[in-house]
Amino acid sequence: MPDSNPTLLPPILAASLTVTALLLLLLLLIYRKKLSNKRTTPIPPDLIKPTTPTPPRRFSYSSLRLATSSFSASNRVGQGGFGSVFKGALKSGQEIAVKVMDHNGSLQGEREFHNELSLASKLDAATCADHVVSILGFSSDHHCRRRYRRLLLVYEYMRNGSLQDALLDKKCPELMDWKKRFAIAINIAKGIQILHCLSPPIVHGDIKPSNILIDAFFNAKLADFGLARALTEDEVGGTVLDEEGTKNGDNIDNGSILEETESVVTEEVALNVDLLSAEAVTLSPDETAVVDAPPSSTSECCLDVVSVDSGNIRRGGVGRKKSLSGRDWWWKQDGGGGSEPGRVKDYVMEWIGSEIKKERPNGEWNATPISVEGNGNETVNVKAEEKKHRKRFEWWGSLDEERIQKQNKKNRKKPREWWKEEFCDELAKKKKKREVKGSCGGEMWWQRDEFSAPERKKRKNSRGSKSSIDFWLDGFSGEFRSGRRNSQDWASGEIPKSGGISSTPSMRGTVCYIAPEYGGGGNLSEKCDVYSYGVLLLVLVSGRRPLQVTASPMSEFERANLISWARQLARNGKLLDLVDPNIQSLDREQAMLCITIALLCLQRSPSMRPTMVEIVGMLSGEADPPHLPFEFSPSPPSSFPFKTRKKAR
Ligand SMILES: Nc1ncnc2c1ncn2[C@@H]1O[C@H](COP(=O)(O)OP(=O)(O)OP(=O)(O)O)[C@@H](O)[C@H]1O
Repeated sequence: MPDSNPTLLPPILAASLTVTALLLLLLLLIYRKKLSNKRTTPIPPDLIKPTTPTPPRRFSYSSLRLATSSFSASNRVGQGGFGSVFKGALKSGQEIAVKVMDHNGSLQGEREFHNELSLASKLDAATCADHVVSILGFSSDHHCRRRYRRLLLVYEYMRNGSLQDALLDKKCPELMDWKKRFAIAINIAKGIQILHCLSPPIVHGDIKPSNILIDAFFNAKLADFGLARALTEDEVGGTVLDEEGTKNGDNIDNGSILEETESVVTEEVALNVDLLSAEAVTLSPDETAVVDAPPSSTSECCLDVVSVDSGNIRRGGVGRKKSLSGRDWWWKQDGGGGSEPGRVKDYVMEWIGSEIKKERPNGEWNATPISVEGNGNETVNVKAEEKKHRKRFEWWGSLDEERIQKQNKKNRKKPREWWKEEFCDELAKKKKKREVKGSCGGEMWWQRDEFSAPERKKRKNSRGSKSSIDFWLDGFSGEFRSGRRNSQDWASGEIPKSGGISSTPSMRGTVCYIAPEYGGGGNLSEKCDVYSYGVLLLVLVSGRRPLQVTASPMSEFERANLISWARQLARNGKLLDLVDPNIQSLDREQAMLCITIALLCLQRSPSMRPTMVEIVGMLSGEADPPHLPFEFSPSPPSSFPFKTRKKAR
């Protein structure tokens, strides 16, 4: 081997050193450039893709306080059922929303907190980030002075707030563009579809506009998983989706209709009063459910029951002055818009009164004798008392409160107690009767869809059996039930939830949006979300709340209940009347598609409702356009001339 030339060694060494130094210099320059870039031009928060660590990151309370400027009022962006939501920014510059759970140690609040967290760790950020608001972290430090923990949830910040705010309250001009609304409808459907296709499927359980948040680019995402639940294997059985997304193992239901002798409303009331009595049991003696006055018919009771579910069962004593009185939530739901609640109320009250009188000409209320404990521990025969004073008690609208008080005092009973108990008894009987009927027919009341054509004809001829009140309240079966306190939504048609009252996890959802079978005590399934999505679609297309009274004319009153109005329009072949008149660049075909899908989702029988996979297919044009459910087909049956939207595959 030749000896290496010693004269070549120094230049080779020098050259390699120079190359190494140059490389190091280059690396240093690149690093510095990156660093300076970071300092001078911060990346817009919207472009920072939130990553969802699993499990979500733990924040200290003090760091979140710092991020939100001590939870300052100017940073408060919303109020939910369990506390306020504040805007904040992390040190990295990322904008966040911090939900401060105002749970005061309540079980329901804690349950929702843990529920959200545990579900967040089940959601894969990669698949869900575009359709579900990401949970970035949480804080659960001990409160320094109290016994409970401070529970805070940290989310990605959604610039345009909730769909409720943007569409119904602020009426964002962007949402007056049909394209945006349709895109939002698809976004939401895809979000729910993703949840339903997880293994195990997750049911959101509270789909409504205030739980849909909108980002800076008007993309809609699902939020608030406080009531969501992963289905167990047994629960999935009913609606397993195969690869095509079609139903598999779903009970075939031809939508047969049982002979109906009682109105849907009567049945709803029965269930809700059962709930009321169940809840009342859990209240301590001085925690009284406020129910305004003795009802003399099921229809009026319905309003009272609503009021109970709407947050008027309060802790800490009686007195209706502080909160909205029993029936008043309903009238205050649409405070804005120049409506005149007083006049509307009078008008509707008068009308309901006349309907009730029509139904029960003698003001008869078939009560059964029952005995109840009075204040003095003696037993009072309510039937006898009621009989004695019946003449004085016309229907509740004309009750003389003073007289009732006097009478109650005389009977040494709790104020306004006797009628309630008698009423509950009456309804319990009705419920029993219904159960027997249900078990014979093999179908629950809530499964009955709209009547078949011959059935409708039969009922048309015997109108007397179903009053216009029934018609008007149609579509709200089981919906007067909820599991949580509500947000500021007195004015939204969404009934406040009774947080802290019920600790039953099965009681969940929001009035008007909850599926009737679930509100009626049935099982939670993906189809509950489908129902709620149907209501939401109607709200999106019409740009109004599901329950809204804005003016006194009868025509307005008929439209107050969005669901029954949509059904009525479908029967008359006038579906497009439902569309928000403020919408610009309306695509009539897409609007018809949305309403048709909504009506399919709103079928009472869960198995008749489409799956979310099918809905996404229809909305995106991948699947054939749907037909209206048979019962809504105007006669002669005609469907909207959809151009075939099915894409060539
Ligand atoms: N990530 C977020 N980004 C921006 N705003 C938000 C965010 N989360 C919530 N908000 C705002 O705070 C409001 C309250 O939200 P929250 O989820 O606490 O209650 P909610 O869903 O309206 O009511 P409830 O708790 O009764 O279901 C929302 O309506 C929205 O305006």
